[in-house]
Amino acid sequence: MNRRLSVNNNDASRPQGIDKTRQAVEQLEAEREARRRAMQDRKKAREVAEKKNLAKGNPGDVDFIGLVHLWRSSAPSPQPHTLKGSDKICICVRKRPIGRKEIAKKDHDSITCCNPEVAVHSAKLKVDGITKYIEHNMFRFDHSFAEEETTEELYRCTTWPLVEFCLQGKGGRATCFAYGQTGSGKTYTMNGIQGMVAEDIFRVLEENEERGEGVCMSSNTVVTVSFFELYGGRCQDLLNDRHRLKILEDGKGEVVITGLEEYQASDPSDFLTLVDAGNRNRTTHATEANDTSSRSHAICQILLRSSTSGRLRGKLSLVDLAGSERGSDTKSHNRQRRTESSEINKSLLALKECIRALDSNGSAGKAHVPYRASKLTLVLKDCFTSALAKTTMIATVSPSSSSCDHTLNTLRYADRVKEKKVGVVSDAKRREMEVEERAKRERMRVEKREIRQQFGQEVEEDEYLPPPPKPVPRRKPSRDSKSDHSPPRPQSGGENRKNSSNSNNRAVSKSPPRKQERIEHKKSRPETSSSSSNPPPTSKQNQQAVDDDVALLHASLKSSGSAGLEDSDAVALLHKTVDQIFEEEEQLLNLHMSTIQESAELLTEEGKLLQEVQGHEDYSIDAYATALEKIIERKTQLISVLSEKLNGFRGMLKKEELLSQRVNGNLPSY
Ligand SMILES: Nc1ncnc2c1ncn2[C@@H]1O[C@H](COP(=O)(O)OP(=O)(O)OP(=O)(O)O)[C@@H](O)[C@H]1O
Repeated sequence: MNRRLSVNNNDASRPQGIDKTRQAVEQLEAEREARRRAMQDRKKAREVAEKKNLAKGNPGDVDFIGLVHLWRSSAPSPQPHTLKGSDKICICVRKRPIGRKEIAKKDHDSITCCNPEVAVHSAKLKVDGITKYIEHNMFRFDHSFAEEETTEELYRCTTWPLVEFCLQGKGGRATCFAYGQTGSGKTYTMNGIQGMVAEDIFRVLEENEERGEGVCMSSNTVVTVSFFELYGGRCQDLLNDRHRLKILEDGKGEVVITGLEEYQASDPSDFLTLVDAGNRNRTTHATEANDTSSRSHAICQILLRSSTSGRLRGKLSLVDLAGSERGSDTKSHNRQRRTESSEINKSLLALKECIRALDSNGSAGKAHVPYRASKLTLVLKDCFTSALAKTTMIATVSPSSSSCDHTLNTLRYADRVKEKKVGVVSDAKRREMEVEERAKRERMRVEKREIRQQFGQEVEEDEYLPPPPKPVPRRKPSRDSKSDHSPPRPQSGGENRKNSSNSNNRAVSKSPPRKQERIEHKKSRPETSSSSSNPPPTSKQNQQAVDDDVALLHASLKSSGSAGLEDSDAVALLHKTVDQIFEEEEQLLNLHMSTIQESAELLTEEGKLLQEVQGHEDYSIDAYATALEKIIERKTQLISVLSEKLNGFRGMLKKEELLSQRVNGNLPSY
């Protein structure tokens, strides 16, 4: 009975259970339907948004654009720009409007400027590979200028205070830099600024004249302009047919650019004619990022001088820096573009350190200004070391989403320029840094030794002692450098005969084996470094040193893959090599030129000799043979010196190639 009852009970509960299940299924279906409808609504909304974006000329990814809009809807509103006249350094950011090319590439605007802040919205995908999200990076500067703000607004807040400072007539040195990725708007901004500077300088001088005040800054002040560029280690006058200039430091430590022309401008139109001519003469090339990328640092100097004494009363330097590039952008570049980029990046690093040191001076004592670290900082030495110096840096950024990484690099660079004060490192931190540095040197020493031993090269103990800090060598005047590298001329008289017989001996005897040369070179190395009276290394020794370096580099890359050299060491070595290439290139060109000139002279001599022989019946065949022998000997000497130099140069190019591959993480396969 009981059993039956329980069966009945079960029977009674069955329809109830079915109902519940049915309800649950219906609920699920309703939810699925709601989701489907929501998805359709979202799809429709997405299509509508996409159409709207397209109508606004914005074909980029609709989801990312939506996420950026969402962020902007709750972003802080931009603050009005306020002048910070007393600051030694002003750092600001300018965002340019999105370009047609970027729109065609379906890029979207990924930068928001809400003065003084800037946000970079980097588009990302989650690990599932489909969920989109945005990473927002915020920066704060003295000013940030959105795309709709004009160059005039930017000028009023950033460059006008510099103009005013120079016009005080106290010898102030002011510098305005435009820094940023190629194609981000540096030249556009700088050109606008140049026009406004021209107007303002002459207007203020005229007003002072009318008011009869500011005796020193009125009609007795002349405005002169010089304009030069630094391109691939060369300094060229943009107002004088790109004439090559020498950068020298005189006995008082003043940097002098020899041969640089200064032109007087008597009104804004004169001034702009000069500046336009300079801008037209700049070195440009097509890069991956910009069809007409300025590959040089252009420095336009406006000097305010006393018309009577010529004394400098103020100097404003407007510097349009070459476009910054990352290592990965230079992967497909040829050697020239690569060495250019390396030189540019080196000078930008040096510039950052110099401005940082300028910022720290006055507050934390005198910080060391490493202005000798690049030609750019060397020519601007007084802008960093003068007690009356002011600097503005305008970091220009492109708004496109594909440039986000570049933009982050630019903003981080600008951020670090005015970061913590240099020189306020605690003692403990300094000690820690010293220990680290010592350990790093020791590691390199051991690694070098192991590699040399592995490749059967001799090891000299003192070679591995940490090198003493070297003073940066000063550039010699051109005459010196030319004479240094001209092939030695045979001397006259008995001396000459003696020399030539020596060289004859050398010519007949077999050249010593390579290994022997190497040992000789090594032995001579400590002597040359320890005694200043010893002759400098010959070009053969230099070449051997380069060959050794290349072999070492090969071995280092081969033995330990990418870990062979530390990143920072490889970059430092690359920068050093590029510097050497520029120096060597100039020496090679000079040597080639002098070889051609001397060869031409020898050819004339040879012609004369032949004429003499052919014109006289009673000529001395002995005299003819001796003279001809001398000419041939000299020709051989010229060619051998030139080809030695060329080989050394080639070795250096090879070294650069290997280092570039190493730095760009593009190791050669062995
Ligand atoms: N603020 C701006 N408003 C409108 N157009 C701009 C602005 N800034 C730059 N552009 C345009 O963007 C393009 C690239 O600018 P520009 O040549 O000044 O870049 P750059 O940073 O000097 O490049 P590079 O370093 O390669 O020489 C130009 O066509 C320029 O007219």
